[in-house]
Amino acid sequence: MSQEGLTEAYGWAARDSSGILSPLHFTRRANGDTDITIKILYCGICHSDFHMLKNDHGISIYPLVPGHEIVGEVTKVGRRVTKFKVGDVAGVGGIVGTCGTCSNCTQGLETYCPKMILTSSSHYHDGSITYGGFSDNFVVDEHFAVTIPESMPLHATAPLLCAGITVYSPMLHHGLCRPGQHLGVVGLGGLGHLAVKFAKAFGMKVTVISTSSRKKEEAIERLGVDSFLLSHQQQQLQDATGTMDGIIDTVSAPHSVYPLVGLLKTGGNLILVGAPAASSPELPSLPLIMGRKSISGSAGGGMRETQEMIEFAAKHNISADVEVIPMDYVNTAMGRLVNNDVQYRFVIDVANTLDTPRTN
Ligand SMILES: NC(=O)c1ccc[n+]([C@@H]2O[C@H](COP(=O)([O-])OP(=O)(O)OC[C@H]3O[C@@H](n4cnc5c(N)ncnc54)[C@H](O)[C@@H]3O)[C@@H](O)[C@H]2O)c1
Ligand SMILES: [Zn+2]
Ligand SMILES: [Zn+2]
Repeated sequence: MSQEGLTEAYGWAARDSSGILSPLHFTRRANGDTDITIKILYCGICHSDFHMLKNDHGISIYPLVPGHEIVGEVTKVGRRVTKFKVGDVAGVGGIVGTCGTCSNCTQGLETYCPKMILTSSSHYHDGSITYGGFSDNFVVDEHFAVTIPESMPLHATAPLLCAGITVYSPMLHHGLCRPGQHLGVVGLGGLGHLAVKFAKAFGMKVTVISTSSRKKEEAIERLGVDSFLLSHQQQQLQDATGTMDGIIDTVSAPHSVYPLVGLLKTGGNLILVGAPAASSPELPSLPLIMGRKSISGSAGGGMRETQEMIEFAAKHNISADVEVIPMDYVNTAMGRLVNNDVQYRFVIDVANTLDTPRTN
């Protein structure tokens, strides 16, 4: 701790939209009465981290310490903290603050609060900048941390904090969680493979729609996907017309949604969770009208629902398929992430690979 009570921290940051990460000493706010401090053990790499590093959405603040799939050990608790004690394992996802009083907040829909504060690259209530989990520690209001059952594998649980809740929440909201229903999952990356796992745990039939034929065997044999459509094969799409109750689109690059709408049953919903830098150019009015279909979006999930998702995952042995990497591999990992060369999530072994902070 520094003299002002701020928390000294050390991590990896980008200085500009080149997105290149390198070590940085910085300070976090002091641990307040309702805050916990976490020693970070693992942090997943979400494609949103890449979008933020590159300022794809025009909201990035540099230096930028990414990382919002954080699992760690609680090292300090404020005097009004009730949910955690020192030594517990805590998880933090995409948001660390809200107004607490609007209709979204009071319904547990924190990610839709107009004053929502992101875990990284946002202005906190006190005006300080938020820095993410590519770092040794984290200070967070306990409301924005969830408890992690001890039985869960911590490295593979980290991605549930963003990727997991981002697909789980819209599935629950749209009632796409019942045995026998048919879910389409577009893009088999970090979010996509977890959508498959949750859908299979709900007893659904799952079809993956992908551009990459090399993912087919693994998807069917290991993830238990029921069928696999190549998005550029017109006949395959044609044959699947009108068969899906819902589709979760996790694609990180601009793409056409027109062919996807045709796959939905009457009343079906195409849920966009992928957040490309540029939006899809078309709105397919007639296909939507003729099938009473919807296209919707969804952002992460509220804190109550995130805790529920963790409990559900623990009960059904759901965790991410991960490649654990050292901190100094992050720049290479970012390059591989954009080239779709990861099955299916990079997770940084922060505690064991972030070198000891220098004193100067
Ligand atoms: N809505 C939210 O709250 C939320 C939360 C987390 C991530 N995201 C966004 O979701 C997207 C996916 O995140 P992720 O971490 O799963 O990424 P990822 O890189 O692990 O997966 C992206 C998938 O999209 C596929 N893809 C990429 N370009 C494509 C193209 N041109 N056509 C078809 N498929 C293509 C890739 O093969 C991969 O399967 C990103 O845009 C990310 O920012 C949104
Ligand atoms: Zn994310
Ligand atoms: Zn609010």
